[in-house]
Amino acid sequence: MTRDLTITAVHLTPILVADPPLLNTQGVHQPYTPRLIVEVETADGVTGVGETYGDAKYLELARPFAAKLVGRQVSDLNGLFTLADEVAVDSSRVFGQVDVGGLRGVQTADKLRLSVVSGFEVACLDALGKALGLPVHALLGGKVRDAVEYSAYLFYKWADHPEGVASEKDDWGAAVDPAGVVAQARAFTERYGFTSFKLKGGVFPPEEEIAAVKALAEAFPGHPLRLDPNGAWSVETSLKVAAELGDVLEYLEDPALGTPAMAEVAAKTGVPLATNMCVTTFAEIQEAFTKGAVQVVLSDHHYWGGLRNTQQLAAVCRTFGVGVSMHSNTHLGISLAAMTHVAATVPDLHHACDSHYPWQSEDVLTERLAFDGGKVAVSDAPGLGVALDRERLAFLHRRWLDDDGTLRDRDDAAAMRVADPEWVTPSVPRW
Ligand SMILES: O=C([O-])C(=O)C[C@H](O)[C@@H](O)C(=O)[O-]
Ligand SMILES: [Mg+2]
Repeated sequence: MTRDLTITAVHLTPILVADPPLLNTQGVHQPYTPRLIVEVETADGVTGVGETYGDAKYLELARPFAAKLVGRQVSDLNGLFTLADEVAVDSSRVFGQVDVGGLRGVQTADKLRLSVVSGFEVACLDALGKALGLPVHALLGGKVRDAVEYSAYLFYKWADHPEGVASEKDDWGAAVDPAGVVAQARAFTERYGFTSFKLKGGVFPPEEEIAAVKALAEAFPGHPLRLDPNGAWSVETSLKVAAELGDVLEYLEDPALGTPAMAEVAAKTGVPLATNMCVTTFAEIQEAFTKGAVQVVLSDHHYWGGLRNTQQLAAVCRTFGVGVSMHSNTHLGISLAAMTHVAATVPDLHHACDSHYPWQSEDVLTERLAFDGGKVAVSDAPGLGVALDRERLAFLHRRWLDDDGTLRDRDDAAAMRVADPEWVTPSVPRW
């Protein structure tokens, strides 16, 4: 039977999803965070879904991209990059922007464009898989494991968003000291079975975060532990932390900001360094690998440009003897499904991936993905194996429509200023 894989319609739905008051070095998460849900429809009536960052600058690129996609084949995945180049030329206003810093590494125009491509790539793979009756992992060459391991992503956290801020209540409570972090880790193991732990650092002075990791090591002896201050430390502080925690850390994630500083740290410690900040594009690989700055690259399939680019990154890492795993950002089930499919195809995945998903109480799926023993089972259903809940999607889109614009761009520093009007994004290194 021949199929008509021509894309006949593309729908973009920006949404705001509830996010707890998670702390990081820049501030605190807003009560709602923007995401973009992408749907592509084929002439045969098959629909594929994708998800990516939903801030205004991504939307500005996604809209002309979506318009150009109609009439193309859902199987033309390489063509998505050519199309992105065309949109880049048309949207030079947005592409002219380069914003240094931030928790996603340097926000280059290239990375914005690739993050947009990823949402469409995943939607096209989902539609193609459904049309062919094949799971996404099969379209990527086939799974090499049946379940993908994730780590618990621990955050320092307030019990509530600041007073007067409309938000959804969560049941995690506060975690602002070692006892709170250990209690949060226990809740993660009880609810989801995670066996490895990542603590988001850069929030409190390093001694307090060292104490929290030591408390975790005592509570969970032998379990893999990571600490990630998002580049908040000087080289000297990074080395001090590495010396204190060397015995218990699986790796230290982005202790210092940028490849030269990471290389300096790496040269003087045996603790492996991981990054989702200094190697975030193919162009950044050569310098970092040549200087031995990182031992593990954490892909975010969104800003690497999708699932096939993530496989290419894994191949480059393998060539250079550098480990690969995945980090995440606030995301929903479509992205978790996409991460799980691609992670299932990467042969040498030796570190549990990390996911924010347990922090997201809301989703756009009829059925949430489940962690069992800290793992997500790799779906063999056609496409991603997920189904959109249209009512939920409409509800979360309504929230985006009703927002006066303040939450449509994630701004952790602005959210922190609600609690502390004097707050400014700390300069790095902070300690
Ligand atoms: O591993 C990381 O660097 C992240 O997960 C970045 C995120 O933005 C995280 O810091 C957060 O959600 O606050
Ligand atoms: Mg990180």
